[in-house]
Amino acid sequence: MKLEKQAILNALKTISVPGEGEDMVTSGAVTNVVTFGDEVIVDITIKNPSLQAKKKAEVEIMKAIHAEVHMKAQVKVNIKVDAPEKAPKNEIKGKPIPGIQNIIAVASGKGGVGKSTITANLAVSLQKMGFKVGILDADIYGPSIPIMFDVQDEKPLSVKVDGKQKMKPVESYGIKILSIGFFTKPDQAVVWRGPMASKALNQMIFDAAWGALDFLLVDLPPGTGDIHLSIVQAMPLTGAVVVSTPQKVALADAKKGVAMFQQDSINVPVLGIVENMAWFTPEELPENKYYIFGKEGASNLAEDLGVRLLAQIPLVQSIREGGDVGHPAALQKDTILAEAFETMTRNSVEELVKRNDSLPPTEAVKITTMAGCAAVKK
Ligand SMILES: Nc1ncnc2c1ncn2[C@@H]1O[C@H](COP(=O)(O)OP(=O)(O)OP(=O)(O)O)[C@@H](O)[C@H]1O
Repeated sequence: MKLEKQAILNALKTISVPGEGEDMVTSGAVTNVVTFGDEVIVDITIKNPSLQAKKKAEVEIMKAIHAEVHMKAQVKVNIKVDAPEKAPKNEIKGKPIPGIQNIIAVASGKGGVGKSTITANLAVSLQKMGFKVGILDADIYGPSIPIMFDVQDEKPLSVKVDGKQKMKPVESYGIKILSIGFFTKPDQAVVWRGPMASKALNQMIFDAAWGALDFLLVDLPPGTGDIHLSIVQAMPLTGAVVVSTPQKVALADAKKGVAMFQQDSINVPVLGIVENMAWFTPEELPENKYYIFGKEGASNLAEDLGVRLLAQIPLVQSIREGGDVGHPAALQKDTILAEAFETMTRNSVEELVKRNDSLPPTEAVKITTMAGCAAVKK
């Protein structure tokens, strides 16, 4: 019996390397075929280094030659592995959290600029777009997320997951919520120190039954002190959104906020700045804009710092009312406000996608779905 090289190649054209699509001759995986009497030697290079993949490739080749060329052919397969180079290590600090794809901090240099309001409405818009969302309210000075979602009287239950006792986040409008406020009495002044706050927050992240989340938003305490550094360093943050109002005193602090994330020991990408209370608009006269805190201060700051202005959100009575009664304004349907929050959210996701593309993908930085996010063409 004399085996023909072309007959062997034709047989190998009927199969592909497991997991590699094209047939193994066209794809270039087969690098050499030598025949000698009833013997044939096939050299092949595959990308998957696992033993199982090697074995499977070998068996497939033998089967194809026996079926298509000769039942009694003596087949020898030499397999070389050419695995793609390992991606460089991700810069994200801390352990990735199983099931949580992106953790975004919402920060402000100064108190009262609307950081929690922006967090709440960002969460609602993301949820409306089809993402699975959680909020971790880390504002140790004044946790307001429970009020903004009307769950201030609830307490997280304890559940067993894989034999371990875990905290079950409270749910409102489909958003999972844990707040430092659930563990302190409203009238009790708690003085947190950095390590204490980090420990409590770590428990709320790692010992909680969050389940699968596309986004976990972290509402940080206002400011840029030591305690913020401890909190920020304790979490594997994907990115940060900085909120500011347009007036000079707020902008100076927002600048410090951006700088905090950009310093070497933190190194968390800033997705952009949200200008809150950009102008005042009476709801019945939406065309009227009164620049009571100055005009475009945060837009100019964003430009100076080379970060994106994610949105300008007006000062509108119903935003405050929505916050007070636990019904975030972004829940409104087809209003200018809901639209403004949607734009803010789309821009934030767009920046996040860019950021995830420019850093090696890890479980901590991957997005699982772009459902509903029309602006993001991915
Ligand atoms: N765009 C807006 N229009 C109207 N009211 C707003 C707007 N943004 C925030 N507010 C209101 O301003 C108040 C402070 O907002 P919020 O609690 O979100 O600020 P914060 O920056 O999180 O404050 P803190 O310093 O306590 O963390 C709230 O009553 C909120 O409803």
